[in-house]
Amino acid sequence: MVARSVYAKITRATVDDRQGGSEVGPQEDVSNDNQHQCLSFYGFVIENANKKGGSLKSRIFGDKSLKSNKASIFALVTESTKWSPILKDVVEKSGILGLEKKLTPLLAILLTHDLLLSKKGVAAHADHVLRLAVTRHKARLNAEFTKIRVRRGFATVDAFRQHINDGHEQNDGDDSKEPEHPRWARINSVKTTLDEQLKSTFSSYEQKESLRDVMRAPASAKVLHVDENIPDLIALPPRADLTKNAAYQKGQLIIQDKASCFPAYLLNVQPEDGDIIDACAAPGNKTTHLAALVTKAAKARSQKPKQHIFACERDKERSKILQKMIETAHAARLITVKANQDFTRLDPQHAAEASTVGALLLDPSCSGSGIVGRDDAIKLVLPSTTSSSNAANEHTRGKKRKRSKPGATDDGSKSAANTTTTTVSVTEEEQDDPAASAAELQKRLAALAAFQLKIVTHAMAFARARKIAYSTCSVHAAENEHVVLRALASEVARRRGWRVLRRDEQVEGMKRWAVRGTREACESLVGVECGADRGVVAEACLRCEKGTEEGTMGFFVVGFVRDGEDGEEDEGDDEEMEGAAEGGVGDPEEEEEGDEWGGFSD
Ligand SMILES: C[S@@+](CC[C@H](N)C(=O)[O-])C[C@H]1O[C@@H](n2cnc3c(N)ncnc32)[C@H](O)[C@@H]1O
Repeated sequence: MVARSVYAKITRATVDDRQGGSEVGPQEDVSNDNQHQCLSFYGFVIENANKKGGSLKSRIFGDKSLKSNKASIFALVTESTKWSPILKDVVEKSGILGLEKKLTPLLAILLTHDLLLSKKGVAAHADHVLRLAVTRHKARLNAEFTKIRVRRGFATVDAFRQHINDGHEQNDGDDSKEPEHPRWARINSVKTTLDEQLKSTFSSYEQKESLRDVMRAPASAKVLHVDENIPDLIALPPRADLTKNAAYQKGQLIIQDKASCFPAYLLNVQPEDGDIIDACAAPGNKTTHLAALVTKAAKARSQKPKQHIFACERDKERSKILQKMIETAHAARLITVKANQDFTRLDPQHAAEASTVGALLLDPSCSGSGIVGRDDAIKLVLPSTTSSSNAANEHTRGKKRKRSKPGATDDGSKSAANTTTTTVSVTEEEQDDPAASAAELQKRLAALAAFQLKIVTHAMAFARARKIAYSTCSVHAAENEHVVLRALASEVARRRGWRVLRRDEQVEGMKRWAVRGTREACESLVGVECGADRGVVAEACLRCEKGTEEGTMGFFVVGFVRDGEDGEEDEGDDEEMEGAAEGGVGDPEEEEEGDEWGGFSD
């Protein structure tokens, strides 16, 4: 029933788009056929027909009505979009949009992709109306595709495929443009070591001194860079596909942005710190990083890890993802998932964990304004419906053209980007809405900041806590430096002696990181008496900027420490915290998936 309505939606859109015509397609076929649902769903999710927010991945994986294998659908959609700059030309030159009224530009791209490039062919019954709409033009489409391939200088389809997989078309083929985001992979020290991986998985890779060389390399290049700030982290070329890599599949490698590795490393947990709470844990990148750090340190002492990690996650579905990631990372022995657990409802004085936890990692929901368009973000290029259908003429004219260098376009330019193109960007995460007014943004940031402050002050109330790492993937001072200053000014911080972890006290890689909190941000918050030198606070904070040669997303992290006595809490604290929890300063992004999850990656 749902499949039928989804199909109806896209089919109706197909017709309405073109000429407001009547319903087409044998719906009874579709409701019985997952493949048809899959076919129709391509369009449904990419065009976001249901106007649901969130990334393409979250829309596909979050759609409960979808019966087909979601991973395959996601793979099919991304595969088609990689080819779309080429297929746009094929479709336009073949003229099929002028001949087949049931095809939209989007469907034409998806179906042509399957017809020409997918091993399994078009995912629909042999007599399905949409399948027929492309298969009857197979010879023409094939001929146009071959012409483009040969003109571009690719001797075989495989060579062309390699070029596409290297991401040249998605980068508009212009290598002089801004470098793309590298693929960061963390070596999971619960299972393996950097050395082992360099000698096995990456034995045929060339180690580059400069990250820059890796960031500009094609996806298939066997080059890597060992990071100088975060231990056991390597950078691979943008778009490098690790999903088929055996080490990745075995949980020995975890795809995680460099910036996202800062909090667990900055926390620098020592055996005497006792247990650890990850307060906002799903999908679990930082939780599993904590487990890796604890394991590595224990191995260095020739001991088994003694510390335990408690991973709180308020959301039910995300708790399941967290559990799965922990198992994949072989860290279940070290981590207890507190599923559906609102961290602010965990009693900081009397919960079972309160007596053993000395360190907390806080990575609450935020605006996500630092998130970069992923290298696997989808840029779908659609053909024009008004493009000439002179392809047939051109086809029969059989004009001979010179072969050109691999990667060149039909007109000899370097890419296909100079065409009249409709580009649909489908980013992996929700980010600040550029259309939102300044007032709307301020309101949203104020709500987020109140929630984040509540998380920090709640952590500061934990009986034996001595270390906290607080982070966001936001670029806004309101969620970053301002939360830090307000937290320092809070009653609990003052009473218990919390202060920032100064730069000179930080672990080596973090001390060396050059980009610190902004002084202006620290000085711009007036009327808050934090009892600390704001210059020192700014210097204690670490920021990562997106789109730079450092290859990170936008990120913020700070450490808090305290040196006072344990266990001097009075009952008043509990009441204060309870009051805060009930006062409605909840996570304003409750429905949002604005974090770094992308499968078992950052
Ligand atoms: C930014 S994400 C965390 C990403 C995670 N640290 C990682 O690196 O993989 C924030 C998470 O916190 C959860 N969350 C929000 N408020 C919470 C609360 N009060 N208690 C526990 N979890 C919460 C959200 O559901 C979301 O999964």
